[in-house]
Amino acid sequence: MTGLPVLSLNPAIDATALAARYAADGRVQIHELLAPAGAQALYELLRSRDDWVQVVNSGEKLFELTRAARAAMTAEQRAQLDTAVYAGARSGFQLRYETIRVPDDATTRLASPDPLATLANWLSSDPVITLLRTVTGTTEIDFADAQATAFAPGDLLTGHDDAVAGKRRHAAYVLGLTPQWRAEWGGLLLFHDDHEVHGGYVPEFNTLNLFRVPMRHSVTEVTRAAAHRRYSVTGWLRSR
Ligand SMILES: O=C(O)CCC(=O)C(=O)O
Ligand SMILES: [Fe+2]
Repeated sequence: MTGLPVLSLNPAIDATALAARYAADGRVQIHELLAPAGAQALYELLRSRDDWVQVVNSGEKLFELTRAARAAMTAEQRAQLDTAVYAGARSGFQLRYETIRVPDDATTRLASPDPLATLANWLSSDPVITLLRTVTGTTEIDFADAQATAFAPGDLLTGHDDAVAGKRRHAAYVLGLTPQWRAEWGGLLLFHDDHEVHGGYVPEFNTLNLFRVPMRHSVTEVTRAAAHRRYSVTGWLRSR
């Protein structure tokens, strides 16, 4: 598995200013989180992985499709899946994207050779965890859970607020790892209710989006104009 260079936090980040913004809005962006070599290596890692699993729900049920399973699908089966996804997105909760999961358990994660586990450990230790506690004003944060995600054309995640009983999530984060993106390609992280869009973020390379749980948001469908997939590492800042 490709290794990562030593990950380091950008020393120029102004935690006080970010904390003021988060306190006011419940969300903030931290630009250039990592020293550039680390961010670039993470992007190359995500591009090179072949263990992506597509997750897609049908109502309350979650299904997982490996790359091999999708390659074996007929055109008709693909069309049926698309129809089901768009029917689900019409009025209910719907998701479809690819993921590579990282274990939550600290011991398992420390022993893992997966560079994504290394990133999750880095986010969960100093100096990063202290920065995230300061920005969110939440001293109870113990660790960051993590998964890599990739949204291809047709992938989406409809409105939800991330609150799950027992998970002890204080804030959500999304570390953007797509080098270049246009708002017109979709894949926008929007904060909204049924009437108004309060704001949103265009995917940006090496930018960490941080927002309070619960807060309603969605990821708009990635269009066919997207030149590549929308890569991120995402998760929640949690108490044990
Ligand atoms: O990828 C994003 O921008 C947000 C992901 C998200 O909302 C989630 O995984 O719950
Ligand atoms: Fe979410």
